[in-house]
Amino acid sequence: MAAPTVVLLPVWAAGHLMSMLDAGKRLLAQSGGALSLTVLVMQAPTEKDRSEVAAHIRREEASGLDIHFHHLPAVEPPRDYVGIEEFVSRFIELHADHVKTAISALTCPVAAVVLDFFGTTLFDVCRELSVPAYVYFTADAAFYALLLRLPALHEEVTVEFGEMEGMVDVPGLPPVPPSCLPVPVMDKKNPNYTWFVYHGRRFMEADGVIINTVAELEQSVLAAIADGRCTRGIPAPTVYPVGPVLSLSPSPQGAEQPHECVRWLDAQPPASVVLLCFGSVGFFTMTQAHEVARGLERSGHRFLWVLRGPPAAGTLQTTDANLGELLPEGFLERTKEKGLVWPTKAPQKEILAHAAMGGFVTHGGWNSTLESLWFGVPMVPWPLYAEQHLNAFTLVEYMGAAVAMEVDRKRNNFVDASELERAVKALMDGDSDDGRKVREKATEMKAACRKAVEEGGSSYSALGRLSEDIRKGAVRTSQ
Ligand SMILES: COc1cc(-c2[o+]c3cc(O)cc([O-])c3cc2O[C@@H]2O[C@H](CO)[C@H](O)[C@H](O)[C@H]2O)cc(OC)c1O
Ligand SMILES: O=c1ccn([C@@H]2O[C@H](COP(=O)(O)OP(=O)(O)O)[C@@H](O)[C@H]2O)c(=O)[nH]1
Repeated sequence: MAAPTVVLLPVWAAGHLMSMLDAGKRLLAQSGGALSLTVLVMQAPTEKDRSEVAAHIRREEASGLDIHFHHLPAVEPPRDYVGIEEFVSRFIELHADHVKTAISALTCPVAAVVLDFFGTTLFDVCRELSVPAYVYFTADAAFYALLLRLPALHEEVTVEFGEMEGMVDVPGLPPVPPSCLPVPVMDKKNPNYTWFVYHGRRFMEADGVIINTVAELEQSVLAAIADGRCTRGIPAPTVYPVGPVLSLSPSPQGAEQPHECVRWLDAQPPASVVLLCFGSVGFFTMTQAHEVARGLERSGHRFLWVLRGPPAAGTLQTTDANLGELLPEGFLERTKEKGLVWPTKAPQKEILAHAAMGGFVTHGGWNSTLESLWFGVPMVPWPLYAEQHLNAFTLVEYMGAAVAMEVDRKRNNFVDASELERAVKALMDGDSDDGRKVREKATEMKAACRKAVEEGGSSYSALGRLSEDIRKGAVRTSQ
């Protein structure tokens, strides 16, 4: 008989899709052939996303693992949405019937359904089919704790969070300044906020929540969740911290080897270069790019700056930057001995792994953060969107692996040249106390991350518990 299958329903965005697939593959390996994977693929809303998803699937299909991809019929995407959180949540909800039909048609027993954290509307389908439902949380436990706490916070804080007195209580974290809350939490009238409160409430229905974090990095937050302190004393679903889940597979075939950025790094002294890179969505205006250029030049440090241009209409993903338009006159010429500005997507993981890497100015997306910790690179967070302002707080105030930088949220997260210069010097100068502290912390966290995924480590063991719990729940859905 075919092995019971774990059904994954990933969101197409790279930071979500690859993370969930990699977690699924680890689960497969851990089960020693007792489980298989079925991935339900939603047709992504843009052509670019569709072709990226197709390329990922081709690579996975060539791997020979027991993974089956099932393409769901396309749905008409919502048109009247305000932001990505509303769009993704409603887009997934529109797939409910297709998901139900696809799962019902599976001929092998279904051990569990694993939903992206925007997909809690589909708990109803799982319940109708009597299939255990898990959530895969692609960000950290701190953000999960905040979402669990949000339905209660919504009642406790009667004004906008930006106008409240005092700090926000997220159990397990130091008091959180309201200015560090995720973007969708800052406007209670916005449907994106309503969706966050909704998901925060519905997480309580999960059979388990798999989080891409490491127990040793977020001990007190995980303890608070487990004790029901984020959920008014009501026990929250079991959490499985299985991270860091990183896609460390080699570069796709046909990619130039080694990449030009890596060849440039080969010529730099050890731990001398600061990387600046801002995820799939982060880009700068000319005014901001000029400030960054001035700040970097004045810092005197070597830099590798991945600078991206604004997204094409109707998409979120950045475009290649026009350096001639974005950068100040003469900047590239003046800094050619010390810096490289890269206008397209760069191989971030290979760069972070390089011995020349000394620090990382990052938007603080959770995948980038974990990659930086995995390679022991200390950070300066520059949050831009999504939950990144909370990640910045967590990294600086809770984990101590990053130097703080002042980001003006009221001016589209603007950072001026002098502040960037200060932060880069604090991170990179050999005699900086702040730099020494965050370097030590990043080295400690690198060791913790690596130990966690080894046999007997915390994430390895959590994956073992997850595999066992999932196998116990297998049910047959087909007639
Ligand atoms: C969670 O709320 C938001 C998520 C995103 C967002 O958008 C996005 C768009 C793409 O075209 C490709 C992506 O990969 C992508 C990813 C993405 O979410 C990121 O998820 C990561 C893992 O959870 C990580 O934590 C990052 O910080 C997220 O950015 C965008 C957004 O507003 C623009 C959100 O509010
Ligand atoms: O030029 C780039 C920009 C991003 N990334 C990768 O894209 C992912 C970004 O995920 P993250 O969660 O940090 O942010 P998101 O883009 O999802 O907001 C990470 O794996 C990065 O290594 C990359 O390889 N090159």
